[in-house]
Parts: sequence; structure tokens; C-alpha cells
Amino acid sequence: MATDVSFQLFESLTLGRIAAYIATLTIVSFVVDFTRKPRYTKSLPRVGFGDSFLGTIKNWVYFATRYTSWLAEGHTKYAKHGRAFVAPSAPGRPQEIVVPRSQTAWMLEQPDRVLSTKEAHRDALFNDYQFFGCDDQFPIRTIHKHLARNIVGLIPGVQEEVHGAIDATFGKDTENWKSLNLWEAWLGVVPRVTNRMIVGTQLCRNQEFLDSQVAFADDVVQNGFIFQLFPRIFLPLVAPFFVLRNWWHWRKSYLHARPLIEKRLRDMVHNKGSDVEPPEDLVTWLIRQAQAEGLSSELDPEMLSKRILPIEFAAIHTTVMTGFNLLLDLLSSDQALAHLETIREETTRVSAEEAGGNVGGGGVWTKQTLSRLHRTDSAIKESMRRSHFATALTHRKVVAPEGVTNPVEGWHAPYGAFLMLDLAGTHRDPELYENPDRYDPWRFSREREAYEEEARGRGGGDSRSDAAEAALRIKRLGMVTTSPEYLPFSHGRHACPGRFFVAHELKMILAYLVQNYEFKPLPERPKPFWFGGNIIPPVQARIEVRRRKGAV
Ligand code: HEM
Repeated sequence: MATDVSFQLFESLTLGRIAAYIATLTIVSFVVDFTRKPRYTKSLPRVGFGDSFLGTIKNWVYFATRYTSWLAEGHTKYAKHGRAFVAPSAPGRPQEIVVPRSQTAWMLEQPDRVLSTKEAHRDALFNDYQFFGCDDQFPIRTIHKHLARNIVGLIPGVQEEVHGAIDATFGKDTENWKSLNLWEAWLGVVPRVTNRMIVGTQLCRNQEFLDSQVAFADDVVQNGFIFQLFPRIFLPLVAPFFVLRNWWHWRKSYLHARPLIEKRLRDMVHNKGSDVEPPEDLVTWLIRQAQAEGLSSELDPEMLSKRILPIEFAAIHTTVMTGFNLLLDLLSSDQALAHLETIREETTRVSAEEAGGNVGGGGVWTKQTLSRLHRTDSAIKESMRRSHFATALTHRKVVAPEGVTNPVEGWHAPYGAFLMLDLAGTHRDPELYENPDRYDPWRFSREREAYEEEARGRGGGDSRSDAAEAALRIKRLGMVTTSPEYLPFSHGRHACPGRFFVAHELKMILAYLVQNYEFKPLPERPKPFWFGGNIIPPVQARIEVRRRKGAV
């Protein structure tokens, strides 16, 4: 009997009916999802098509292509005048309240139990699926605690990888120009250099390990794009299939990392009396942090290898994208060759002065010498200002059950609402940055140089307090200083803790590149494509390079 019914059901299935069932299920899921999303007060202005049911559907349809212009419109009409507004979102995500720059401090000073960074990241990256449900707060805490204090010791090793990775990727031929895919070139450098800090000397040169980490990070990005298009209630059905590739790439990386992690655990935990000094890298820091917090479950090779994943993800593509944009900006600007020459002059002079002789790119960088590269710093900082890779990088989720009320405008954001800072509008605001669309590499070093020139003229005759104030203001021009006006690393207590590392890494990379290679300028900057709030970089871009004579 049961077989008969099943047979009849099966018989009645036609392609048309299957399509109709799927369409109905999809519509019902979207409707259910829509009703579950947080609702925002009517007093907040909207951009896009508003948040009625029909308006929401239109927002979803045009989200991929119009999001950046909606944000720009909201910035000009509202945020610039100190007003928050609501921006549309992709189908799988709630709309967000864009908080104006004037209220950045209010937003970022809210405690984590009211506005949560962790929950915002978890929601945006679909952490529960993509990182196998592992809480990323333990590795994030570890980075906050250990990275900055170990920077000085990390620099020589990082420099060694910079030289090795660039030589291997850019080549050593001084006779012929070489055409390079720029995106792949940065992928040949950054994962190795960054992994010197994450897993140390041996594993950072293991190409299969690096490839699996990069592939894992790609999976997270690509799945994130896809998942945001699905209604949330669909995800438990579809996400497990997509993340099979995340699991596969983690597993491949784990097979390479396991011997190293097991040895580190033996040296640091099991043979406590051993006098082996562990190298300072993330694996060591995770073990120390687990011991300090009494978390024995963390002292497991498989767990430790999963803890590395969120940091690899946070570190690699952000840095690759930044380096990629930097060279595109430098090579396509008016005076491409003069800019490179200026950076070459500065990096060569500073390292030579420090070493008391002619160093020519082979010198050893230190924290002090790198901090003297003001123009190089400014060139990177300016590229991060102008060529941002997302319209916003600071998101918070309201986790207080009672929601949160903004004291200035009086609007209320309920539990589950999302708040964000508008990076694109801020970075391209002509009232903050003159000629904001122009790449002006010395935008941030000019003021410092003018001040130093003037101080020399005065014979350093400032009062002590004036001098201290000026020194502080000048110091804030450096690329690691965040502010409501400069948000590539976000701002506040959750601002990127990797930025001190990145600043050193990128300066060493740029110094080595300009000292050892010639570049042909680009006639125009290859154009990126925006999908919603994220950039799809022009990964096909190619550059031409040649090793400088005498540099080998
Ligand atoms: C140019 C490269 C990078 C950029 C542009 C960048 C940018 C950011 C941004 C915008 C955030 C979000 C902060 C927030 O939500 O308020 C962040 C968080 C974070 N980044 Fe980076 N990052 C970079 C490189 C790195 C590197 C190399 C590391 C690791 C060593 C790293 C580790 C982290 C961590 C652990 C967090 C989470 C901080 C927290 O939630 O408290 N980042 N980064």
C-alpha cells in the first residue's frame, strides 16, 4: 500500500511541479525571513526603495549594482549633517543603520554586551558554518595580547621571508621585462610572509600548506557572497554542502601543520622541563594563552589548527588586497615613476643612515628605521584611504535585549539590529580630504615635513607643551593611527590588532620592491567591480617588472 502511494506521488512529479514547489518554498522562506528581521523606527530616513514588502524586494533585486550609490546618497543627504539613515541589505541579511561620523565615539564606546563586534562578524561571515562552529574569540584574544608586544622580535624573520618570497615571485632577470599577474604576485608574497608570524620558518615556506590556507580563505569569501543571497532559514539545508570545501582545505592544511603543532605541544606542555625555547609565533601564543586561561581543551593539535583559520582569514586577503591596490595606485598615478623614485630614495637613505653605509636594499630593518619611512607610510596609508575594498568595515550587532537608543537623535535600534560606520563616504568626503578621488601619496607626510621644516626654521623654539602637542598630532598621521575620519582598520577597542604587523610588513615589501625592481607605469588603473558593499578586484591586471642591475 505504502509503496503504491509513493509510486503515485513519484508519478505525479513533473518538472513543472518540482519548479513550482521550489518557487513556493523559496517565496515562503523569504516571507518568513522578512518577518523575522529587525524593524527600524520610521523616524530614520531610508535610502533605496524603503522597507515595505515590495520596497524590500526591489532593494534585493538592485542590491548588487546600486548599493554603493545608495550609500553615497545617504552620506550626502543625511550622514554629513549628523543624521543616521537606514541602508538596504542583501536578501539574507537585515538592513543596517548607518551611524554618522559625528556619533562614531558613541557607537564604539558601547560595551560588547550592548553592541557586539563578535556577533556582527559571526553573522556577516556565517561563522557557525564556515569555521565549523568554532568560537573565534580565543584566537582574537590571543592576537590582541601577544602580537604587538612581539613585533620587534618578528621583524628580522619577516624581512627574510619578504626577500625570499619576492625574489621567487618577481624573479632575478636583469635583462628582460617580465609580465606578472599582479594579484597572483601578491599571493606569492603575503601568505608566506604573514605565515612566518603565524606558524614560523618551516611551514611558512610549505607551498601546499599556504595554498590550502588561501583556498580556505577564498571559500569563506565566496560562500559569504552566496549565503547572503539565501533566506536565513534555508541555510541549515544548503550551507553544509557549500562548506564541505572549507573542511577539505582545512584538513589539507592540518595534515601539514600537525607535526609542527604536536612538537610544540610536546616541548611546551608535555615535557615541561624541556629547555627548548619555542619560537615566537601564533602557535606558541595560542598554547600560552590556553595555559594562562586554563583551557585544556585548546591544547589539542586539531583544535589549534582550527584556531589558526580565523587569523589566516583576517590577515591574508586583507593584506593582499591592500598591496594589490597600492601598486595599482602607484603605477597608474600621474607621476608613477617619480613616486617610486621618491620611495626608493627614502628607504635607501634611511636604511643606509642607520647602518652607517651604503645598504642598497640588503640592510636590516628595525622598528625604529621603519618608523622613519614617513613618505612610504603615507603612500600606503593614502592608498588604503582612497582604494578601500569595502564600503564599510565596522559593523556592530545589537545584542542587548532592550536594544539601544541613540542619545543625540533619539532613535532606537531593537535587539538584532545592525549598525555600521560609512567608510566610503568618509574617505571620499571633500570636506575631510581635498581632491578625495585623487591618489596623492604624500597627503599624510606633507604636513609632517612642513612642520619639521618650520621647527628647524624656528630653531626648535616651541614651548614644551606646544612641542608635545605637535609631536602627538604628527604621530597620528601614521598609517596605524585610526580615527573617525580614517577607518580601514576600523576604530576603537576592536580596531584591527594586526595593523602594527601589516604596517611593518608592507613597508618592508614596498622598500624591497622599489629598491630591486623597475616598473613600467600603467596607462590607466584597471577598474574594480562592486558587488553590493564589497569589491571584486580586477584580478586579471598585469604589470611589467625587471630586476634592477646591481640589485642581485
Ligand atoms: C591590510 C590588512 C588588514 C586590514 C585592512 C584589516 C582590517 C580589519 C578590520 C576593518 C577589522 C574589523 C574591526 C572592527 O570590527 O571594528 C579587523 C579586525 C581584526 N583583524 Fe585585521 N586587518 C588587516 C590585517 C590583519 C592581520 C595581518 C591580522 C593578524 C595578524 C589581523 C587580525 C585581526 C583580528 C584578530 C581582528 C578582530 C579584532 C576584534 O574583533 O577585536 N588583521 N581587521
